[in-house]
Amino acid sequence: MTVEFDAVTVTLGGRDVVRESSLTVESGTVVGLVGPNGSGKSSLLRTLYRALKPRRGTVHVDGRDVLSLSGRQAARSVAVMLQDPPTDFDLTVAETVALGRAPHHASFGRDTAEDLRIVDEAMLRAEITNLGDRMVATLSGGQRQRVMLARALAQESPILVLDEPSNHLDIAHQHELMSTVRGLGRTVIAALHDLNLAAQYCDHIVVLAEGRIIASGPPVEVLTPGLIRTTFGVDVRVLGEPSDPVFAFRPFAAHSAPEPPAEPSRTDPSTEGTSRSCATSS
Ligand SMILES: Nc1ncnc2c1ncn2[C@@H]1O[C@H](COP(=O)(O)OP(=O)(O)OP(=O)(O)O)[C@@H](O)[C@H]1O
Repeated sequence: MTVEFDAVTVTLGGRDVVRESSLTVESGTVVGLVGPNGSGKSSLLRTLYRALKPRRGTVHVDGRDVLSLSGRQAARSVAVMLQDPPTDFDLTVAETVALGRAPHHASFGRDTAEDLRIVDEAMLRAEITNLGDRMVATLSGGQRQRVMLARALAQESPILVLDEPSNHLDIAHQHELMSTVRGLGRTVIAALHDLNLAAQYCDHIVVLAEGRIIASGPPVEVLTPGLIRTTFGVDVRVLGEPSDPVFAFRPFAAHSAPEPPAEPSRTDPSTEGTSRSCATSS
């Protein structure tokens, strides 16, 4: 399923937090939205899953305005995994993942054997099979996030929205998650802070700054040291192959560190030792 944001403007608290943003996401591609805090990534994504209504512009899924879909149609088209999974679930892990099947049921419909198979498979993929009977509220942040991934997978919607999905995940599960969603063959739009994950797993990167899309294209073309410096305000060194870059970041402050103290006077016995040890280590 394709997704089309057309000149979307979102206004919150009297301010345009997304401005005239247009983006077409081809079916089956993995798109990473990156940008500094507050640049509008979540707000843009929220227009896709109808948590926000654009003040201007439209969002289409396979040619249909998302605002024209019924709740059930929308949930069958778009599944969402949010950056801070709720903690107030009074449900077990298995029950929570099974909620992903709700859009496929008639009202008050019961889970079929096929639903249960899909739920089991989603839990297996998210590596939470062993947590099935645990109450969600008792889980760690990362475990809860994996439950939300499983629920989104069980929903089997052709479009998957991930809002900072690796927030609470350890490094292995961050890669596991991105590799899992990449392998689904679905259309994925993910807001990501980790530029290395974005470069490694996304087909296409979209950079937002102050509510505007300022760059869009394949990772190697978009995530250049110059763009990273100006957009994120950090220095970056690119390691690895140009076609498979790994970024090492440093704050600008590293270059503007205060000058080292002046060489202490040799006649001052209280500082003589300090001076020597500095000289040795430099
Ligand atoms: N309910 C709200 N009322 C007013 N302003 C809001 C509201 N929600 C978000 N904002 C503002 O909208 C701007 C964009 O926020 P958004 O969450 O979309 O950014 P983001 O790029 O996802 O940020 P982050 O990387 O920190 O998650 C921010 O300046 C934020 O303070």
